[in-house]
Amino acid sequence: MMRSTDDGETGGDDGAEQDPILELRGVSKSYGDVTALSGVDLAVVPGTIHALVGPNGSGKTTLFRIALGLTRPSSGTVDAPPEGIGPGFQRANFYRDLTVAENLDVFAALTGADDDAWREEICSTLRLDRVRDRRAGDLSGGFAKKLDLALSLLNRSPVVCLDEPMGDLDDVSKSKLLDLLADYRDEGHAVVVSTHHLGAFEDVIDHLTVLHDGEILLDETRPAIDLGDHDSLQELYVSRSLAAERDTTDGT
Ligand SMILES: Nc1ncnc2c1ncn2[C@@H]1O[C@H](COP(=O)(O)OP(=O)(O)OP(=O)(O)O)[C@@H](O)[C@H]1O
Repeated sequence: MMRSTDDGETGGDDGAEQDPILELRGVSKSYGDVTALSGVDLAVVPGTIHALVGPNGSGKTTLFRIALGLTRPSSGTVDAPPEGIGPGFQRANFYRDLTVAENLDVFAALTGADDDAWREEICSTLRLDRVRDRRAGDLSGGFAKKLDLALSLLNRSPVVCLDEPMGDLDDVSKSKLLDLLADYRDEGHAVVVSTHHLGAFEDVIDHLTVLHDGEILLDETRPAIDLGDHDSLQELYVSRSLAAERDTTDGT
């Protein structure tokens, strides 16, 4: 297990510039009069944990859905790996009438996931083995989230996009999940997390993208991120977002 260190060093590769595994260029999306995204460029590099944050309604879910191919952008392009992206949904997504084990079997068959040792590791890390025969629709909120996470990681996609992965997880599970994601990153995969709990990911983040009103407000890689007077990425994000909000209000 290796998490980022305080100075931003990661356990990934030697830091050499790599080609993105997932890239959005000039992506915009409108729903009628509502502009959800406007000219967004995003490059996700292998071997990184890439955090995507922004206030409610800033466009995070729309961006995820476009990256996953679930929503068509109004304009712009998406380059995603041919193997696909491991999708982790804000609200857990699986077959409610199947058991946990059956869901894992079905998703493994659908995605060609055949690494039983990895499956065991995910299930024991997330303590899913204790509910393996439970109907998925009867799971508690936290275990439902864990099953969704397990399914998104199961086939070891080169990039996983996890929408609010900490949702409903207890503190022990959060810590274990962070270690699992850091290991996944250190093996060379890319992990994109959209979250309202940036502080929980502070130690493992390699790249921070902040959205505001559908536009990129900040997009930087550690260790180059300039915290200025702030003690944490969380503080930097809140301060930048508040400033952007003031600018928007003053301008109207
Ligand atoms: N299907 C839709 N139809 C109409 N408007 C939509 C649709 N999906 C999203 N929007 C609008 O697009 C904007 C961005 O929404 P989105 O869900 O992407 O934001 P978000 O950053 O994920 O928000 P939250 O943090 O609250 O989950 C919002 O104004 C939202 O109301």
